[in-house]
Amino acid sequence: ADISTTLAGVKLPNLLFNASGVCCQTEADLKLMVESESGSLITKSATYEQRDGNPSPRYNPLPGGIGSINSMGLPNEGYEYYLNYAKNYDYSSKKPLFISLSGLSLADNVKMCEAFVAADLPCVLEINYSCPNVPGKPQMGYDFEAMEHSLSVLAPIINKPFGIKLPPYFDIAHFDQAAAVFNKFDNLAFVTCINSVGNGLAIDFETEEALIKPKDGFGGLGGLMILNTALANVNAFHRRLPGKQIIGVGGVVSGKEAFLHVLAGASAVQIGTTLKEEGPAVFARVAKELSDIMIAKGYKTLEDFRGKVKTL
Ligand SMILES: CC(C)(C)CCc1c(C(=O)O)[nH]c(=O)[nH]c1=O
Repeated sequence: ADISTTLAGVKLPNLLFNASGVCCQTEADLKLMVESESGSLITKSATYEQRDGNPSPRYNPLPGGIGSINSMGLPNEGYEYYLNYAKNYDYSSKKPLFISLSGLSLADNVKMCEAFVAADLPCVLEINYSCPNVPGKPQMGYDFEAMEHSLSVLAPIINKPFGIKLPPYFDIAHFDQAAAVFNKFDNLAFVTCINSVGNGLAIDFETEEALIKPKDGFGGLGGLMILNTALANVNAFHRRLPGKQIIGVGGVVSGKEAFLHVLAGASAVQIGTTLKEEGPAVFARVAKELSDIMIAKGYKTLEDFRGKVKTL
């Protein structure tokens, strides 16, 4: 079956790629993504300066395949590394390149966006709004006023289709408020839902220890356990953002969850925890599983069922 898609005006040979943060920090990581059966690839969220990130252990899978917890602390090579990668990328290849930016301040995001715009490259920007805000205030994605102000500055600078990575929302009023902000920006072409579910705590029963070192063991949750929250966020914004697209991410362990993300409204699907645990071979597996599901159900393309979840 045809699992290709178009996102922000660029064609992806298939709808699957990595979630920013997984298999994408170094050129060696990104080479694995280019060589994989993914339809695209996105870089680790870049900050203005290089960052080592938090002390390890800072990522851990959870027992029983239910998911993962991480508090990486934005380790990355600094934005110029990814700008250079984007300058050298082979855009004649079938795979479009996405770049994630996560400035620690609006000023940093402005400087990074201006540098990418000046380079005038075909890559697509995804701004990470799970990025920190002023200390003591909630993350940007949960500060609607700050997020609107940030977008009012960045959207005109970027001046072409771009997207934003969002934390999960859990309140209908928040879906409404967030969508009201996003609908103000015509070149905000897509939203990527969801980032990890923030500040979970994983404890080892035997040792009675937290699984990760940073933040007293508090970290973002990913994997199968966040699937239903992810599907809700994908569908909530699919319903509320006419003319915009949704990238679905969260809980994709097989073709079945990728299918559900498209049914909820996703135009592309990213994989995080399962990619971290299984490696880049996951893309060939999930692509085949999704294609087989579509054939079994009589669907030829993603448009045949995108957003067509039935309510009772
Ligand atoms: C959580 C932040 C460090 C503020 C942003 C980077 C990030 C991280 C990270 O680098 O810890 N982990 C996630 O699951 N999602 C993210 O967006």
